[in-house]
Amino acid sequence: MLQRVRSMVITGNGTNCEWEMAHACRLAGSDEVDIVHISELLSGEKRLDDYHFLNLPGGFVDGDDLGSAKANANRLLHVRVRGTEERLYDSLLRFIGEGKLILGVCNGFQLMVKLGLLPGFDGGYGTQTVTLTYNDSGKFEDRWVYLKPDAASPCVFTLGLDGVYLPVRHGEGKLVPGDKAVLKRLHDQNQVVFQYCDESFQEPEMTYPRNPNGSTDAIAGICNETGRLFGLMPHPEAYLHATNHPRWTRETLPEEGQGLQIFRNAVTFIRREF
Ligand SMILES: NC(=O)CC[C@H](N)C(=O)O
Repeated sequence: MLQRVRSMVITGNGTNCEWEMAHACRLAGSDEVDIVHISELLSGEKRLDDYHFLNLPGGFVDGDDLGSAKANANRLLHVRVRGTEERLYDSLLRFIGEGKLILGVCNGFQLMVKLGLLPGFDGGYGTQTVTLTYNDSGKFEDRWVYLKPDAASPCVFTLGLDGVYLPVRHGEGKLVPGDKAVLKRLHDQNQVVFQYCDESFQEPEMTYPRNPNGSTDAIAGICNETGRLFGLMPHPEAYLHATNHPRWTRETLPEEGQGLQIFRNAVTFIRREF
């Protein structure tokens, strides 16, 4: 039983959800939560090895140049940590190899996909097999969506969750698999964690605006085969308290927002496993 769960939220170059993500980690019971600038990682001042839970927040890193998160993926893949031969990507692989958890939200999800960390079939990280691209609407979508979790998914973050209601805010959220075999495998292995759905959380929803971006098979979030890496377009850190809900003055809601359970599941899992 781990005494001190340590979480890192990476910031810099245009992230904008790091404070909410850090707040979520604290509310979820993480004993230490650090917002770390990517340059502190590249300079070697901070090390991923010292943490258990990595959070990749949303934002507009590098101004979405080359497509969301693409330039940042190249930074992680190719820039060496000062004074070493190691890339941040190498420390990420070690982190994953140790069974630690990574949560990527929106821009963070785009980063995981473009780094080839998700879906990561057969642990083959580094090969990109799906992408997140421009919304079918041709514009930035800022709205709340209904999400249906797959109860059979190995995802450790969504354990015990039923339907959830969370906001999206993105221009490039349409998930497109590289080919049909990739899509089939995602479904067969229950790596499709969340699908956009109707208000009763029953049926996946293919049409706009319930499916805000035209995502293939209404896919909103996926995990890797171990369920320890999870990425999603909606923002769980943006619904931590009833007052985050768009209708909180008109509806009676539980005080806790539905997004918090995702972080609590992560912290609980780490405390038990390490
Ligand atoms: N909120 C976000 O993280 C947005 C991600 C990205 N900048 C997009 O527009 O798709």
